[in-house]
Amino acid sequence: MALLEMKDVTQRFGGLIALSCFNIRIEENSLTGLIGPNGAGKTTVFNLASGFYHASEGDIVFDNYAYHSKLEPHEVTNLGMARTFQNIRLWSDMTVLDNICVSQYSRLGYGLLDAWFNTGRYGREEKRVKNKASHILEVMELSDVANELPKNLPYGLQRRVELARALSTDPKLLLLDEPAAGLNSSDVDGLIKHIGWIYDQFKIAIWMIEHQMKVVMSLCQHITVLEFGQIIASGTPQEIQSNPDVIKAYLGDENV
Ligand SMILES: Nc1ncnc2c1ncn2[C@@H]1O[C@H](COP(=O)(O)OP(=O)(O)OP(=O)(O)O)[C@@H](O)[C@H]1O
Repeated sequence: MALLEMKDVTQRFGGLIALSCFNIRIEENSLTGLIGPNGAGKTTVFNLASGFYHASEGDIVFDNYAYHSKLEPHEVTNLGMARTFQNIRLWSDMTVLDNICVSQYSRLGYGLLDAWFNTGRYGREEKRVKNKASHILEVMELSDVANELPKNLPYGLQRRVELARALSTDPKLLLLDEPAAGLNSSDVDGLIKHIGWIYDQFKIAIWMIEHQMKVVMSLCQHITVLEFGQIIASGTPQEIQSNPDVIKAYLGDENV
């Protein structure tokens, strides 16, 4: 049973068909890529999977739960899916540590009364949140900037904080929408390393949209290629790199 399955999913915006009969299975603890030219429908796929859009047609099943177009983004997060966006969306006036802690509050095991009366349960849960945040910051090599405000950090570090924050919701599946966008080449190398660490340490599934082929080809086990809302190829990095349709539509000769 796949962790996420999208079956014959179509998305229309008025007369525009942004996605047509899209099918995919994302397995547990896998690293998958979604690539294609601008406007191909990639972010639409993520918006559908994460509840930001409700599909015009088709089925989406995540962790045995069928959406039937009813779920909102916070409900999908509670099911165990987290995502990052093309544009960084951090709480820039809260410290890095607080960004990570606050994201865990959807999964807290205490209520308002526990907090008011400072119960044992409240203390234990708060400790768990702090310990988990420290572990994530350590894995992401962010411990040194835990008390900084994200807005004061270089862009590459802000991207990394965003990844750390997404991880803090305990996802089974992490969707990364162009994680390398705007990064310089040394930050890209760091990103590849950190995504690899996340995959190894947290044993989760990662599905990424990315234009930088170095990131996709070095990390992903399986890649799907979209063009004009339709899948034109699907396979291993080697198969995708040598697929004539993909080369023509997207990669060009220099990436081969
Ligand atoms: N909310 C919306 N309303 C109307 N059209 C939309 C909406 N969201 C996406 N589209 C259209 O759907 C098509 C696919 O867009 P999408 O953002 O999914 O492409 P993409 O492959 O992610 O592109 P990029 O690589 O540039 O981010 C585009 O033509 C886009 O203009």
